[in-house]
Amino acid sequence: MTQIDDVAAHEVEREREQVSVIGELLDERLAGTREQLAHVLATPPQGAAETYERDVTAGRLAGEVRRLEGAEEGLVFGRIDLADGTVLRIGRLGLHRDADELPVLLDWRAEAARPFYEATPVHPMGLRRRRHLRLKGRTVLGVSDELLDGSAPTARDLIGDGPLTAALQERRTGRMGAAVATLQAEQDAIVRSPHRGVTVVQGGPGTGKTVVALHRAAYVLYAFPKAAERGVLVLGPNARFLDYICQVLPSLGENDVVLATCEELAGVAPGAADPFETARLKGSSALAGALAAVVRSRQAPDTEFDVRVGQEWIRLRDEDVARARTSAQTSGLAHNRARRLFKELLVDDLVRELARSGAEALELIDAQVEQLTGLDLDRIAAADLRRLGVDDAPATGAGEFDADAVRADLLDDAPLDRAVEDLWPHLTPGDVVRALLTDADALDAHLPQLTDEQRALLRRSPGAPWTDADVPLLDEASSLVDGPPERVFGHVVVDEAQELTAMQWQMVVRRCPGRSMTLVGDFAQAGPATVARDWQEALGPHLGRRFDLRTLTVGYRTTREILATTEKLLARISPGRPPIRSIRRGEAPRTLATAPESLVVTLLRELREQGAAHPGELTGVICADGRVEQLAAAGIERHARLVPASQARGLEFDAAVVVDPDGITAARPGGERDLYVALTRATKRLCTITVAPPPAKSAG
Ligand SMILES: Nc1ncnc2c1ncn2[C@@H]1O[C@H](COP(=O)(O)OP(=O)(O)OP(=O)(O)O)[C@@H](O)[C@H]1O
Repeated sequence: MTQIDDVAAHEVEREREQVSVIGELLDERLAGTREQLAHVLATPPQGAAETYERDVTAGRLAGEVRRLEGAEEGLVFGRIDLADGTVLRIGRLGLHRDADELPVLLDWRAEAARPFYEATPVHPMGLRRRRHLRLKGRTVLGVSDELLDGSAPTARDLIGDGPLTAALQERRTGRMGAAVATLQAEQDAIVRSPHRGVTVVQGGPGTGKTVVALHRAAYVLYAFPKAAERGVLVLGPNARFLDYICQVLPSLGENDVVLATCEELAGVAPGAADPFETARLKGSSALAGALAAVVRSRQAPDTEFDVRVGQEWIRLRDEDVARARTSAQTSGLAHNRARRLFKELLVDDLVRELARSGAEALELIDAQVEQLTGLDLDRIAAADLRRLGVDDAPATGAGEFDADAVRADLLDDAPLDRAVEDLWPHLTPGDVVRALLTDADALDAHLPQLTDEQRALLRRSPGAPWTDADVPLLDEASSLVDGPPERVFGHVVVDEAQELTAMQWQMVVRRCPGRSMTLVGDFAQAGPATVARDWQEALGPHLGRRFDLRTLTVGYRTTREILATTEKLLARISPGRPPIRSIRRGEAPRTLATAPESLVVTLLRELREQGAAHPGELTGVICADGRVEQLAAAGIERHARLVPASQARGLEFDAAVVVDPDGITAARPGGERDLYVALTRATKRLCTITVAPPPAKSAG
């Protein structure tokens, strides 16, 4: 061994020692927190307040245990050496021995860790050296250094292959991994942006938008405590995509993030899909106005109110009912809550009416008695009271009208409630959506701006199941009848955000009162329900111009060779868009041609050959949705993941086989964008299988 090797080995050994010290500190913290948790759980609380307090403390400690446990994999991954000799080690979480001393391990999200991600030789940000550590468990497998201050490397600087290259060479597992050790400067600048409002991140396929979005969620939880208190929501396009990203945040030690699709958020499981034209119409914001109008049309549309109270029928004056309606409608309350106010106001009017008619009846009796007998009952009663030594007449003597008691009785009175129900019925979200979409007159009345054809497309039959596009309508209706959702979030991350319709944006905005969001997407990959062409068009109606737009320019997934073959397609679907610069190189994409009847055989042969040549790789077969059943029946899933083109957004494979590109293009409106998505899923190789149309039958 040379002297240089000796120094290098010694350097690695010192890193091992430090990692082991950090590991012991983590163990200590974990044992201490588990002990505290066990103690809290073993102490029986006295009374409700203590039980509540104990549950809160136990929940916090259990969360801390999960966070510490989650930090185990890749606990330490970096180190920076400042020009003044200070050394900071960087990892998944921060660990201190003493609050006054430098941390033993610096949380990657701390401001002091920024140079680890953003320093370059041109802007060294006070660093001499940046070091990446590769760990398996707590074993240091490798060390790789970069010098940033222009100094010449010494024997203690272990200049090697960049860690990004190693990360990108890893096999795909079907689940996205954290990129916390290798976030690139342009990504990191977005992740730790101090902007608390809406940040929009755009970029071509594979530029790390999802990586940025998820690391941003973790950063927000760390750096914006107010937003963290309410939690973070990550909204994805479908369950398949959420499954793909579900491990990233737990591996960053963040377990309190909610991952959901729009359907899960609304709590509705649709049982059907609409034709695209219908879905697009249902996504338009005109529907919000129409649903609000439907609800209003059920709020005391006429002002006749007759109700039987005891033996009597009482009729309220039209203007009293109209006044109650206006007060309830302008109260800011949702329909079902405003109904209670409406009822209370009617009951107040009824009580007044009853008091008035009761007094009139008594006066009538007095007058009749006086006429028949000559006795003045009021004077006699007053004289009696004086004789008894009572100066003031009692407020509610026998026979007097007790307004409060009458009011309470009326509020509980079932016949009265039924009468109110006729005027202002309780509504469910389903009632409202059905009232609009199953009734041609309602569609005419509330969506006059649409054509007859468009209204016909929106019309649903009474017993039809809910569709995907109905979900945001039901959510809108729910906010109209029951008020804002119970669960709101401090920060919302939306992936594949170009997919959201105006009605889905309403759902998102409703759940984020602080308007703190990270939205990532790419309009060149938009699906058929998307009508907006850019962010201003998509977000303007919901968020105005208040968003910070960032663009990612470097591709980390798709090879240059694959991107080159998609250039013409991209120019058609997104004219003028500059192609992204990929840092990956790979094999030239291949195309196979087959007749329809030989498709399955050709595909299976290709998968077997690829499997033999590249064992252990993850292959995705992407085809038009309508072809999935045929390929599944042929057993494709034994060799590869079978993905309908409509659900390929955001996914990634080592190799992709795109089946029948023309079929994908023709399957849905905007099918060329589906094809672009399909062609950009592979990190290594792409094979496209074209299917020749069946020969035209000769006439005669
Ligand atoms: N800094 C990084 N370090 C390591 N891997 C990275 C980095 N940035 C991106 N990647 C990898 O590049 C691939 C593409 O990233 P990602 O899925 O975030 O891209 P995207 O822009 O969301 O793509 P799409 O538009 O297709 O949804 C993933 O495998 C991701 O892990």
